[in-house]
Amino acid sequence: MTTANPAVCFKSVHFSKEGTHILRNVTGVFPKGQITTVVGPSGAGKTTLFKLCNGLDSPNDGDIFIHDSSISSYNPVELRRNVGIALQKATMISGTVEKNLALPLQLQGKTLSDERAGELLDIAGLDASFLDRDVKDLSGGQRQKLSIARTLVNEPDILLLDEITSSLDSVSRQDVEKLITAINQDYGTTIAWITHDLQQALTIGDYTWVMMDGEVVETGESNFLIEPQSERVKQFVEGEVK
Ligand SMILES: Nc1ncnc2c1ncn2[C@@H]1O[C@H](COP(=O)(O)OP(=O)(O)OP(=O)(O)O)[C@@H](O)[C@H]1O
Repeated sequence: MTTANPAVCFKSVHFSKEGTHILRNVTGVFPKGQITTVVGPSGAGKTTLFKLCNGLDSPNDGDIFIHDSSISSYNPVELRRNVGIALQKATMISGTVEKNLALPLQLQGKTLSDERAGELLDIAGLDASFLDRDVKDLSGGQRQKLSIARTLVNEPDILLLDEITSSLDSVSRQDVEKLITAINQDYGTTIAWITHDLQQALTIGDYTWVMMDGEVVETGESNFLIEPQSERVKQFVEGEVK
């Protein structure tokens, strides 16, 4: 495992909103080509961290480097082409799977070929026959796979996943875990994955961040979760901090 040449590097990042400090002095990396899992109690600032990487918000102080270039040097379209984000509640527009899949390109004035649409569904583990289905008829797991396929339309080399399996049953969860692992291995995509499931953080992650109260408390190869150095992280892992 190497943390040199990271895909994403945070340097002393501060972020506050409406007078509240949400992120304080966040420094750390998402190693290139690895899966980083991000855990921590509710309200720790995990989602906010991802929003900063995707340009949905900007740091008040410090900087974020995406492939060694400051995030401020990317224009929004370029940034979203590099950094894809999938959320727990995938937002869909009413209509077919194909219409939803084509959305990221449509927003750039481009079209998605049927062939490419079929390929993307195939990567996400959905049959091409799903293209004509109405999204309202999809199961939770199928919807999440479509959301991941849609994120892949731009072929991002960094993929941010925010609690994408927390509302799924265990079979669908395992399916999505396999899918993400395959995307990481087949395309070398750097993954950062927020999860509340510590077991998932440990088994899926190569590298892990523990965040609390807007700070990064401990980072390292994921198996540090078995025996954390920090007393606060120990308490969190043992379930004493919710
Ligand atoms: N737009 C906002 N204005 C003010 N406070 C905000 C805003 N967005 C988030 N916060 C606050 O920032 C803190 C961090 O929120 P965030 O959603 O990043 O945490 P989280 O670790 O992802 O939590 P969870 O695990 O519950 O999703 C919370 O206290 C939240 O209330």
